[in-house]
Amino acid sequence: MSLIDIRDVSFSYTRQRKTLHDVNLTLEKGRSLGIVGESGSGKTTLLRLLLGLNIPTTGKIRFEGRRLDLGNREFMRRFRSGVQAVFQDPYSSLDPRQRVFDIIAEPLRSLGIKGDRKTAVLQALTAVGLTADAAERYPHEFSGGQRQRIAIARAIVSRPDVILADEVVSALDLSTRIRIVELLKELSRTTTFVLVSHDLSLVSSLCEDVIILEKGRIVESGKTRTILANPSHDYTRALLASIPRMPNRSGIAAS
Ligand SMILES: Nc1ncnc2c1ncn2[C@@H]1O[C@H](COP(=O)(O)OP(=O)(O)OP(=O)(O)O)[C@@H](O)[C@H]1O
Repeated sequence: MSLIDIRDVSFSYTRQRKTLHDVNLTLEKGRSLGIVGESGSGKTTLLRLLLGLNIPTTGKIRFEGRRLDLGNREFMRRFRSGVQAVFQDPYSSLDPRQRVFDIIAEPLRSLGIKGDRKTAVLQALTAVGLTADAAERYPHEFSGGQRQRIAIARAIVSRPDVILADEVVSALDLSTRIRIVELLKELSRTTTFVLVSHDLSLVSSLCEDVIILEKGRIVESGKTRTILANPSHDYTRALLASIPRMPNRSGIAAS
């Protein structure tokens, strides 16, 4: 069974204009999916639908075979424990008044997950490459890359099946960005990612599958390797041509 299934989904913010047109996609466990497209193509909107933050105007979204039903508490609890998110800006996504421990433990609290929270938080910190003493500090004491690690720790602490990641490295400098991509790659061995990005090179290093969005429509979809090797749509060719060259990874300082 697929983790998430989207059938014939359209979405409009206003009556005048459709933002997403007849989107179909399937997320399989263990096959991370990239959502690529230029600014304004509808990537974040699609992610918001996947998170249940917006409701499709038409069409259906299913999680583990069951229709996304915001009114069903038992289903939504399972959905929220199965799907977590990381956003672009590590400065605004962490509550400055909370200690890192409380930030990372928040999903455990809100989902009512019982057990040893301290151990779970420390394991999450270790998994993202931070030391235990980080738990007692506040977000302002950390760099942008470290803050993104904290946001990722919060997303993995409840051991979700899926992490939705929206432009998670685009606010970071290049060396930090490469470190975080390495971390995401490692985590993608055990967690399925939906990675929104305007950057095909990032998606190609992390995602088995990709969809290309143009003006709210999927214009190409399939295995990332196949699509990059043989793009069939002009828009994909243009995106590919615009990929910046990645620098050599050696000699990059830790973030
Ligand atoms: N709350 C909103 N109300 C009305 N229109 C919106 C709203 N949010 C987004 N839009 C419009 O929907 C379209 C898709 O926006 P969306 O943010 O999903 O694109 P995107 O591909 O994520 O862009 P970017 O890469 O710049 O973040 C855009 O035309 C945008 O102006």
